[in-house]
Amino acid sequence: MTTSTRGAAKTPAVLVLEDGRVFRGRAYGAVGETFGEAVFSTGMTGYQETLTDPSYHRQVVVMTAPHIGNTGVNDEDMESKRIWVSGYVVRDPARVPSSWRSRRTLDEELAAQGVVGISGVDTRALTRHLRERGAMRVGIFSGEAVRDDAVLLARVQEAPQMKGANLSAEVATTEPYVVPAIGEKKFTVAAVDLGIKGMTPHRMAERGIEVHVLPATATVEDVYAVNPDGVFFSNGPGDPATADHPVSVMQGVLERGTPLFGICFGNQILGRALGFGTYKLKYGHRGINQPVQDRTTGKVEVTAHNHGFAVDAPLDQVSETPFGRAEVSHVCLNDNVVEGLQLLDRPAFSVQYHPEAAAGPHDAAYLFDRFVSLMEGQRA
Ligand SMILES: NC(=O)CC[C@H](N)C(=O)O
Repeated sequence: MTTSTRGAAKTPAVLVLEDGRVFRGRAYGAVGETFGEAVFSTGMTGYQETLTDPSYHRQVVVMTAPHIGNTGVNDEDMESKRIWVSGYVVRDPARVPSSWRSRRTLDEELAAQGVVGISGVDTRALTRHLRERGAMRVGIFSGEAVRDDAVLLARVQEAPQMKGANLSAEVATTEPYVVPAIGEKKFTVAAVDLGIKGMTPHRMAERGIEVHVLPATATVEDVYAVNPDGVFFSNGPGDPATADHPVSVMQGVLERGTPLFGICFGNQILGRALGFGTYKLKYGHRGINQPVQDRTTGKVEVTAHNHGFAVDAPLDQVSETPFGRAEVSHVCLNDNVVEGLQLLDRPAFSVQYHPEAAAGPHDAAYLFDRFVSLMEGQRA
């Protein structure tokens, strides 16, 4: 529910966590109420890409960077057609955006898209709370939605959990579409959209790949109908434990031995397709400064992350799976979480983070080249 945004800067707002902790602030964006899973992102830039990343569906994002909105909103950096976060929490929003690309303020954009936010919150204290207690449900209430804290708390405790949520179908395309290769076309890739970010097909197109983006409901037959040289499984929201359909489609692709690449949710699906479990991290990895080691080269890369779940696979041994030997190819140096998987007997690999780097460092761009090499290898 949202109402007018006029005078929002002075409108009181309150953020209520499911464990009863309350933060008071002012309305930011739309005025009304919203619920979701409270998570924090440590990215100092790239708020526009964060807001429009479909993987954030049903999450209330807390920004640790204190100044948000400084460069306004442009028409180029969107990762999808709309903002997906269910709520937005900032400390000190920019009053006047400054960028030659800016078309409107972030406050206006949030309001226009009906996204309820809150500003004036001590986001460092909130982040420390989430880090100690773990990601949890939250509500933001502003204007007339502000009521007695106990009443609001009861509503937050009724909101749906992220664990067990099956959300890809709510964000993915319902119709297939094609992203043409830039320059000479060298390969065709079928990309299963579980909540894909726009930069991902673009990074493939830059490498001469024609990308056929397919709905999350695509079958193995739909995938092979485009006669692909490779198959890609995208990022996406929700709990990978619910993604039974994409897991079975991926198993069909692994059986045929077509080159396969997965990002984020796609990595969790590869984990499940191989027989590994997935689990919920205490508070997840979100931001653009996460150190990851590529164990195949020993190199460390600084990478963009947005994940709340992870694959449970043994770090220091090769595993026997129904599709041959598999190993953990990448690991997060902060906490040893599995950040990548690769098969040793088939052309398939995936990473838990975001080599498309929108926003973020480009250290991991080589992974798209690895996918191209797998497709070249299959042709040779
Ligand atoms: N960006 C993603 O693909 C996220 C995957 C999954 N929803 C998670 O939170 O871990």
